[in-house]
This record gives sequence, structure tokens and C-alpha cells, in this order.
Amino acid sequence: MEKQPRLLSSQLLLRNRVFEVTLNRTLLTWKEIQTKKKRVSGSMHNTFKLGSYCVPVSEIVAVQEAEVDKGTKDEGRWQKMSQKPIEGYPYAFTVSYVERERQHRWRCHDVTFHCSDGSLCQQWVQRIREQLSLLTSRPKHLLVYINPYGGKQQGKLIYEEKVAPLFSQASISTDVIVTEYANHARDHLKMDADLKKYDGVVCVGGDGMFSEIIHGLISRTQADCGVDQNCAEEKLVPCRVRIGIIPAGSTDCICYATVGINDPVTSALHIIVGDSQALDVCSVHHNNTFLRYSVSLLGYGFYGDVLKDSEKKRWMGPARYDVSGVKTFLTHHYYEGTVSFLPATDILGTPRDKTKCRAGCYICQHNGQLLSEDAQFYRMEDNISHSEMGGDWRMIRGKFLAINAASMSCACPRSPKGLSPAAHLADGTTDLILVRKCSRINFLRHLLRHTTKDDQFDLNFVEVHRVRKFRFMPKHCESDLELDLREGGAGGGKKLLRKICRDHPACGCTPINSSWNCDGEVLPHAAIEVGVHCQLIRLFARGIEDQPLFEDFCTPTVI
Ligand SMILES: Nc1ncnc2c1ncn2[C@@H]1O[C@H](COP(=O)(O)OP(=O)(O)OP(=O)(O)O)[C@@H](O)[C@H]1O
Repeated sequence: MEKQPRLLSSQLLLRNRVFEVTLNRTLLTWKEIQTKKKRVSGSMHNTFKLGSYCVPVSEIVAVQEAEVDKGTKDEGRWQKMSQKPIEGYPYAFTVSYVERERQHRWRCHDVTFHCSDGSLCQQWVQRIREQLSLLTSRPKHLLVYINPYGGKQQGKLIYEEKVAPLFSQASISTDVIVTEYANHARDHLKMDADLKKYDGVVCVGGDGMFSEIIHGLISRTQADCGVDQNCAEEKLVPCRVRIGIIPAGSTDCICYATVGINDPVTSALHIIVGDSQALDVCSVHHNNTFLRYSVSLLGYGFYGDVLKDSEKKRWMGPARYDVSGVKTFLTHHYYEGTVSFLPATDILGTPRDKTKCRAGCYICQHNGQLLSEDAQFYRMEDNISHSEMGGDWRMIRGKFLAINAASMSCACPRSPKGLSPAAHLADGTTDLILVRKCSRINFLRHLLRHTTKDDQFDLNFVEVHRVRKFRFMPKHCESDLELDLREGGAGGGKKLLRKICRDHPACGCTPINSSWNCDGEVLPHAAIEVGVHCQLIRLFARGIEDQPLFEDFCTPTVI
């Protein structure tokens, strides 16, 4: 690695020991050059071993001159940082930086260096601030929506106590809107928000709130760019503004999948350091009418039925998902219909390989790049229509217990592996999982495999395809003509019977139909057309980081 030139280097005091502190463009390092003879043994959290430590500049939250022993000023957080004077070192500055803890949790830690000279102290603060100001990906002004009723109704408190102080420490200004009704945030983003003013939009709530934000932001972007959302073939324009999620809901799956934990402070720090994680978005249409966007799970059959039933049991709280899950499992309904899909060919990765989507995912980068090159090529070849752009559609007709499209792994604390463990956040595809009619015991085997090491797709009634688009037509929606053709023109008798059954559902032989669960919302139509829009939005996240093998939780990186 190329050695960076030093911007500043001094001998400073830290916990009564002398350190050589050095700043270059990418790192702040401190190396002990003298140890005290007598060391007081302390707890794990305040023991400093002899050695060198470093913090990437990109993970410094703020730097501030520390007050030395005045203890009089009442300026919130900084009062806590007032330091005992050390003879010969009357000045001090504090660097706040990101420290990694267990299970992808981030915390903001402080280190205070003492200087003998006031101008040297100011020089350090200024130099570090200069370097921070060069980090252009950091947001300066954010629009924050808080759902006061999400989860345990703690959204406002979580924001005020855990997030706002960090934003102000990092000099991020905010406009905060506490929502007053469902879809308040969506409609405000769609019509009223002056998006040019902001570097990002933050939602404080659960997955439902996040869904509102993406609907508002994507619709607004398309409207501003003259793109018709109702046309399923349209190429949507990516959103400029990044989205941050402060988890405060009962389901925080998107946060879990993009950060690795649903923890408000961790998410706030990812926003502050200006992380950026692209995310694919599926558009869902019915008869060339836009229905909804989805980023995680589209599920017909089992997951649609669980959602529909659980909506009736809201009073039970989160336990409703378990109750409805058991009930739906016992009901064991299957649904007939036709699934057609456009497989994603020439890409890296398959739904059954062992690669997991992680921070800096090579598969997402590679496949995203491939798609944008393809799009450029087809734009040049004007006479090729969008629908001709790639590959052959495949069609599967059958009886299904579940049809799921997972655009991300859908891992969450309840199902750490997720519905499709190798699905990617931003590779331009969704994993289409078809679970055919099978016995209850077999279906249970499949479901249980979501929680064990066994491959949930390695069963003869389950198949999985990585696709760019798919359509579903339930049997009860197929036209009489299509059915006649399939049944070899079986004549007017069957047609008449079908009509009677449709018009008089009480006759009991009406085919049962399910609904689509679209990221936790029930869709009003079963016949849908879905297309994946590669990297349409960006989050203040970096994907799940690989955990180091030997974690040192109490100190910055030891070098
Ligand atoms: N002020 C409000 N009053 C009522 N509903 C609201 C308000 N603000 C947002 N909502 C709606 O509340 C729903 C649930 O919000 P959120 O996702 O934040 O919490 P949640 O507890 O995870 O919800 P759920 O368990 O239903 O997914 C969202 O669909 C959102 O549209």
C-alpha cells in the first residue's frame, strides 16, 4: 500500500502516557513511546496496552477542543468531556470515532489527547476538521420523518435521545417531521418536500415506514423526470437522495439486511460517516397499472395468507405472526396458476451458491456494471425494444403452496439465514422460489430448513430461479379462452359451470385464491407483473461487514 504523507505529527499525552500521534489523509494513528512505571490495572474498557492504534479518518465522527478542568460551562455533552489538568499539558482535544462491537454494533468512542501548547491543540483540531470536510459523501442536511406509532411507540424518544445528539455532534442539521397519519411521509416526499435542500432522508420507524419513504422518493423522482410509473416496461430513474433507517418498528428487516443489526446508534453512525449501499427495487404492476414497489419479499400463498390473517389480529402485537403462521400452516392451502419468468443469464452468482452478500459485494458490483453496459448498448441500438433486451421467458404451470420472490436474503433475528441466503442487495435480480403442492410434513421440512444449516432448496418440490422479471397469473384469473385452449376446447359445459361458480361463490367449488404479501402490505390483485430495477435507491449503509476473526472490542484497531 502506498504510504501517505504525514499531515501532522506530535508527541501528545493520553492517559498520562506519551504517544506519537500522526495524521495523514486516511488515518489517525497513535503509538506509545513511553510507558508509566506503575500502571493501575483497570477494567477491560479502560486498559490501554502498549502499542499502536489507528482510526480511519472516514470513521471519525467529530473533533473538539476539550475543556480542561473548568467544569463550569453547561454545554451538554462537552461538559462530560472536561478533563483534569495535567502538569505541563494544559490543553486537550477529543476525537470521537466509530468503534465496532459485537454483532455489527457500532458505538461512538472518545479519545482525548493533551497538549503542552494551545496553538498546537488548535492546529490538531483544525487539521482533522479539514480532512473531515474533504469527505464529500457525508451528509450535511437531512430530512427526518418520525413515526410516533411504530413498534413500541418509542420512535420520538429514540430519535431525541440516541440519534439527534450524534447528528449535532457531527454538525449535521436536520428538519424533523413527526408524522400525523399513515402515508404522511410518502405524500410529503411526493409533493411538498424541497428535496434539493437535503443530502438524505431519514425514517425513524419500521419496514412499513421505510416503504412509505421509498414510495414517496421513487414516485417523486419519476415524476420530476417525466417517467410514467404505470408502464411496466419503463426504465426508472435512480433516486439522488440517500435514505437512512433508524430502526424503531416491530419489523426492521431492511435495516437488519443492510447493516447487520437493528440498532439506532449503529444506524445513526452509518449515516454520519456517509455510507452508501445500493438497493434493487422491484416494481409490481397489474394490467399496466402500477401497484407497489418491493425491496425484500413478494410472497403469494403461504406468506400472503400469513399476512392477511395477521392483519386481523393486530391487537395481539408481534405474536400475531406466530399465531397466523401456525394457522396458515395447518390450513395447508395450495393455489393453481402460471408463473412465467425471465432468468438472469450471464451473471455471477446463483441462488444456491454459498456466497453471501456482504459489504463491498463483488457480485453486486459486477452484475450492476454488466447491466448498465447492456442498457447503454441497447440505447445505442434504437430499434431494439426494451422487452427484446434479453433472454427467453420460461413458463411453469402448477399447484403451489408458496411463490416467493426474495430480492434480498430476508434474514432477520427470527430467521438468521433468511428465505434466500445467497440473494444479493444490488445485483439486479430477485430469487424466485416455487414451493409446489406437497404434504404438510414436507412443507414443514422446507420451513424448518430456514433455521438450520441444510439447504432449503434441496427438496424435490422446491425450485429456485434467479430472475430479472416474472409474471404470475392465478388459474381463476385466466380467461376462458386460455383455459379452453388448454383443455382442448372441452366445450360449453365447463365454461358455463365456471361462470356459475364465479358468479355464485357460495356454491363452494370456487377456486381458493391467495394474496400477495408485498414487503408486509397486501396487494389488491393476484395477477401481477414484476420487474427488478437494479440499484434504484441508495441507503446510508454499507452492507453487512465480515466480522474479524479475533475481535478486540475495547480498543481502536491495534496495528
Ligand atoms: N402518524 C401515524 N399514524 C398512523 N400510522 C402511521 C403514522 N406514521 C406512519 N404510519 C404507518 O404506520 C405503519 C407501521 O409503521 P412502522 O413500519 O414504522 O412500524 P411497525 O411497528 O414496524 O409496523 P408493522 O409491524 O405494521 O410493520 C406504516 O405503514 C406507516 O405508513
